[in-house]
Amino acid sequence: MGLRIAVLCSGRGTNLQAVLDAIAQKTLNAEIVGVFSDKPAAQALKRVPETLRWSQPVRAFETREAYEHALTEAVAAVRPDLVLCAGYMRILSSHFITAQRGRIINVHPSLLPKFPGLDTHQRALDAGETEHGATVHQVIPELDAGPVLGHSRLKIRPNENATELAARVLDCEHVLLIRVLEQLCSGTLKLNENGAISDGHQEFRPLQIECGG
Ligand SMILES: Nc1nc2c(c(=O)[nH]1)N[C@@H](CN(C=O)c1ccc(C(=O)N[C@@H](CCC(=O)O)C(=O)O)cc1)CN2
Ligand SMILES: NCC(=O)N[C@@H]1O[C@H](COP(=O)([O-])[O-])[C@@H](O)[C@H]1O
Repeated sequence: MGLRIAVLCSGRGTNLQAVLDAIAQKTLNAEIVGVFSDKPAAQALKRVPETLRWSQPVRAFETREAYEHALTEAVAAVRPDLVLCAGYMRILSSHFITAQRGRIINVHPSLLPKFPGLDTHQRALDAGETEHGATVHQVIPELDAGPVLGHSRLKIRPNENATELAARVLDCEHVLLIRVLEQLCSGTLKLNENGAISDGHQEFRPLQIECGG
């Protein structure tokens, strides 16, 4: 049945949908084994059958640590080969990352290491960037600082605002994510527990995609 992918989401789930579509089109030899969210109302959850959904609001737990432990147990129970953060808006604890060490990747809406964190598009515009895009990277405890697996780049258009830019970057994310997942499903890209990554070459080179003018 291919690569077992657990997906963590907090919102719309368009990256999740891109993966579901690629699986349906047999572009990816993979299966979604669970969708996990900190937001029970997340639209992303509605994209998969109820049997694959797990969602608990953090406020349902006495502490954030208790939430993180519940999430860790729920994800471990589906035995994923890969954990994909696709619009998951929580900083994962070291407990969770240790439990899934080396198997967690994230889609980030900027060209890391530029603009880690939130509000990336406005920050790129405010900084006068002419180029922007998306990154898929391995997740480590330090926020948005893990090894880069791929970049997808676009040129910022004159007078473009953050909303318009975000929409174009989102399309870039979808393309980049599927390309990286293709590499992982085919085995040309392997994730290593030590954070090291190889793609069969002497020195790993992150995927670089141009995704729009
Ligand atoms: N330990 C890590 N956790 C996560 C990483 C990571 O690299 N290391 N990537 C993120 C995704 N992410 C950006 O791509 C991101 C998610 C959340 C935040 C953040 O500041 N969240 C706030 C609360 C947000 C809210 O109000 O719900 C927080 O957790 O306090 C920044 C960047 C996934 N997690
Ligand atoms: N720092 C995390 C972060 O900002 N993630 C971003 O949230 C959006 C989720 O969209 P989606 O729910 O439609 O996939 C995407 O743009 C993703 O890069």
